[in-house]
Amino acid sequence: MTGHAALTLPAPAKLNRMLHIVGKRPDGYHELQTLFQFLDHGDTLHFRLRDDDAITLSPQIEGVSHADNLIVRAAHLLKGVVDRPVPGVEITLDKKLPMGGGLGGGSSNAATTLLALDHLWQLGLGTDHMATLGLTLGADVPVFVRGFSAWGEGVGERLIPAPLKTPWFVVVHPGASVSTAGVFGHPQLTRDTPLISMSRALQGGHNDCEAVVRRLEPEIGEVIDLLRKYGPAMLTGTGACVFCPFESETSALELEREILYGIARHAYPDRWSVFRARGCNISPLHQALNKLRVSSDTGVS
Ligand SMILES: C[C@@](CO)(OP(=O)(O)O)[C@H](O)COP(=O)(O)OP(=O)(O)OC[C@H]1O[C@@H](n2ccc(N)nc2=O)[C@H](O)[C@@H]1O
Ligand SMILES: Nc1ncnc2c1ncn2[C@@H]1O[C@H](COP(=O)(O)OP(=O)(O)O)[C@@H](O)[C@H]1O
Repeated sequence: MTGHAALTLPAPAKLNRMLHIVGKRPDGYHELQTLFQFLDHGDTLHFRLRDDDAITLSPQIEGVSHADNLIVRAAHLLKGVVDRPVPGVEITLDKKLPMGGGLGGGSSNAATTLLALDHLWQLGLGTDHMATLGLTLGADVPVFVRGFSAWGEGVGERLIPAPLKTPWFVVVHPGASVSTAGVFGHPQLTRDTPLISMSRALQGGHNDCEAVVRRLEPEIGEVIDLLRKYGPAMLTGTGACVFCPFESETSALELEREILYGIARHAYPDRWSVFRARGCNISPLHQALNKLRVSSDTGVS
């Protein structure tokens, strides 16, 4: 019964493996050069078509109104470009990603909603169209719509596939939060890092937001310093999360356990949280959608 077709899809996290700020546009947005990579860790969204035309979301996110939620905004945005009536949808969010953590959770939720409803409403809009629509919701939405690890330029909307290594990561959220607008609006932000090529960036880069984030939230700097004892740790996006890459899951697990142990015996603040995840060059969302296409082509589910 199409009226109750349902779909469950992941909304993964992203990391900015480096983030250079190379200029400022007349509209105030900053021009970036960044390497985006996905993690096999994130939120999960469940979609079920309804008999009426309502778009519902549960549970609500504390501090974000229904209308402002990027999931609801993405659903309405898509509905607005369709020239025929579409059924409503009941959406359930299983939130794992910290908000405002630089992991792109909100943008990822929006991208998953666009792709899920394109599928359930049988729109066939195409990736380019959905990436363009997604950019109106947030600078990070296009990379989640496209679903490949990428070298991003502009505000992150000019994307080309980037062949990144796929290490394991330990990701620490220090509890503190920093606003993206606050970092980009900071007078001391470096905005003139020279342009580099993707191949140069693949050999290593830095995050231009780090100095300002350290000033705004010194505790985030403490987490960066702590993780740098174990590897080339870096801030993702405008923070607050800090990640450290490892070649093996075992090494990542050791550090994850050490931090969990430190939190348990109050060596580190109990507002910190930590997880480990594997980097992936094809987004878990796209891996799931590809499986869905294969099973509907072959009749295997
Ligand atoms: C910096 C990045 C890097 O991946 O990550 P996050 O730390 O936010 O995850 C993103 O580009 C963030 O994208 P997103 O979180 O979607 O930002 P938006 O909501 O579009 O922008 C929030 C505000 O930040 C400022 N902003 C954002 C992006 C940018 N390239 N230049 C800016 O100056 C603008 O003032 C904007 O109003
Ligand atoms: N579905 C959503 N999930 C997370 N944040 C959302 C969502 N909808 C709106 N937001 C807003 O977007 C902001 C940025 O969230 P998020 O994408 O998680 O962080 P970041 O941009 O730092 O990676 C949040 O602080 C919140 O106010």
